[in-house]
Amino acid sequence: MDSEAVYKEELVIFLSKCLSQNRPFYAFQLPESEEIKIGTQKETKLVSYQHLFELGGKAGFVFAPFHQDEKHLSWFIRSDIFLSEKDITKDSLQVLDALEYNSERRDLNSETHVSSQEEYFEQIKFMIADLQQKKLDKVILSRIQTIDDSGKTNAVDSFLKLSRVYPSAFVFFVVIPSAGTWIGASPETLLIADDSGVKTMALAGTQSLGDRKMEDIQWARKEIEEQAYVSKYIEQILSKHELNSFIRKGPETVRAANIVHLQTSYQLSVVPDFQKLAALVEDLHPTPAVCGLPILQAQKLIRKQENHDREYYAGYLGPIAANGSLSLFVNLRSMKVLKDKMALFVGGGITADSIPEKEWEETCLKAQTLLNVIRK
Ligand SMILES: C=C(O[C@H]1C=CC=C(C(=O)O)[C@@H]1O)C(=O)O
Repeated sequence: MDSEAVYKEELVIFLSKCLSQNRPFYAFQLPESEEIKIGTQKETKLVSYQHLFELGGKAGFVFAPFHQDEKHLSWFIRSDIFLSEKDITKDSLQVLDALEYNSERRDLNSETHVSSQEEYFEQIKFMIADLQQKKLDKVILSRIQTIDDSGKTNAVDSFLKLSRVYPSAFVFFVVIPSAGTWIGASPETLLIADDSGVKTMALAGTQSLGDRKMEDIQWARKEIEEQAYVSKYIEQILSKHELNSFIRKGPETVRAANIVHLQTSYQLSVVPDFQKLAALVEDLHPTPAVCGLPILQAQKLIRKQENHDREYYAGYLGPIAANGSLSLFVNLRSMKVLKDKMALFVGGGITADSIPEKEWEETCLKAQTLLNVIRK
């Protein structure tokens, strides 16, 4: 067995132990890093936060819902133990064994609303009518697709497979007993900030890559306009925070697994303090890639039309450091592990020109990002 395989084996044991101890923990792989990091708190009681700035000076992992309310709190897992996969040894496993077992019930509630195709078409038609009347420019309609999983899909295995297959995504595995077990491979950066500056992006438009080359991808007017709304919005937010001096790259075609998106990336060389970054995060979330524009009208329409609870799908998550650095991503291409199934959350941007059948297909493609890997 080579040394890498040894580390991997201990990584699997570490993650499996966290899971069996019902311990709040997180594991992630940053885009292009090819290195898994894991963190957990010694005490099992977690703190929730109302506003991100409350976490200034702390190191840990944030997990925020699409819409924060009494049912869905924004959670923070402190990094009392924080390890890179290469540093996990037998000793790390013993440290875990010495910690208390968490008797808090894990949210494995299997009651999720799965939309039928008919229901989804009805919802889209209603949305298109509002979009054509120019009540709003864009709205995201999402749905849940479940796959039966009576022990066939192991959560640890799914996460590790995703981390290997999608090195350019933010691959995550988060267990918070009251919020559930979430696994995903997100293509969307909400905000990354470190000593070198700040990065964010405007992401929209989806097509299957198929066997085409990236340079052969063409975008229709609907997608170009949809992505332009998102860029305009991100620039307005940056300007509101007096972050006007940025390098803009794109819109360009980027790959996310089996699909491609249109993306404009923004890079700033300033390093705002954590309080300012926290305020920026709260303005960026929810992005028009998961909610719509204008935000308030889109939120209202989503509440009216969607029959499921988005919970933490379309929320944000990621590590924050005590020095104020953070790497936050949008909770997309993700699934919640339920008692005997996995609930995959998928959505897409609807505009006045949307064709319901094509939008349905797009959500199926997005579900394939996960299915292609976990079903293997
Ligand atoms: C809402 C999702 O994707 C968003 C991100 C990129 C492209 C999207 C689109 O083309 O509609 C969505 O806005 C999802 O994957 O559930």
